[in-house]
Amino acid sequence: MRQKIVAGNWKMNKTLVEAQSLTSEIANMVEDEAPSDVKVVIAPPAPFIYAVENLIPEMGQIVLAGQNCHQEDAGAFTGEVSAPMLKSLGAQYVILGHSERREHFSETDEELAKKTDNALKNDLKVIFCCGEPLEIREADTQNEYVTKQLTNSLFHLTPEQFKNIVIAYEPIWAIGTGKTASSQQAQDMHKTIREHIAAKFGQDAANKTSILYGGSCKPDNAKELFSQPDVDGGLIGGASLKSRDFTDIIKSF
Ligand SMILES: O=C(CO)COP(=O)(O)O
Repeated sequence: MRQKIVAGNWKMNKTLVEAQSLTSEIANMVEDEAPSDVKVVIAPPAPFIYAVENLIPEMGQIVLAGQNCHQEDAGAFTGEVSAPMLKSLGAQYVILGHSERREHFSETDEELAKKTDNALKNDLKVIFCCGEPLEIREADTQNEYVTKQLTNSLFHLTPEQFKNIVIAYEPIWAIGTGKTASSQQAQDMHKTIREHIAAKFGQDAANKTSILYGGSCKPDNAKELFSQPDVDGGLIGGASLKSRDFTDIIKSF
């Protein structure tokens, strides 16, 4: 069985006090309401990870993630956050390759391959994002586009390393737009991604890889998305900033 995961990407939102309240609310609701077989990942802004870490139960269902890390362990990189730093704050995961990082910070597939190596070396699991812009979807070349992102950034890994990768498919045209992919569009792409992984790492590895959907995932569409055979959960943006909505999404399994 694949691990079901619902991850909240808070992006650049919240102040410290707001982040603490949201974490406490989520922790309480998850404890009371969430199915116990769903792993809940919270990715607050890096400055808040340490402060929210002691608000979640130890060894519990909720774990923390960074939203990005640098490809080097340390050095003269003003403003950057390293994988060892995230690890020391209590993070178990890091999100890499989000389309906002690719677009606004010009992150390339090659750079993301290095970031992935560094995150894994530092014992962080990677939620690796992929997804196509609207013009690629309109040209119906999304499968080639997304599989190339994965090949370029992840296919140098060993099968052992690949066990620590979670894929998040986030079509760019669905992020923050209110326009979600249909459950069929999500399923089709997730199946393509799984077949692509199987071709490189084998069917067993592909069967064990969690593939999350992201892009305007909300309480009212999560159930249908999560019921697709190759959709193993969600990477949630806007709706993860509201404890009720985020918990309702977790309960959609
Ligand atoms: O980018 C996302 C998660 O990483 C999705 O964002 P929204 O859920 O706000 O569309």
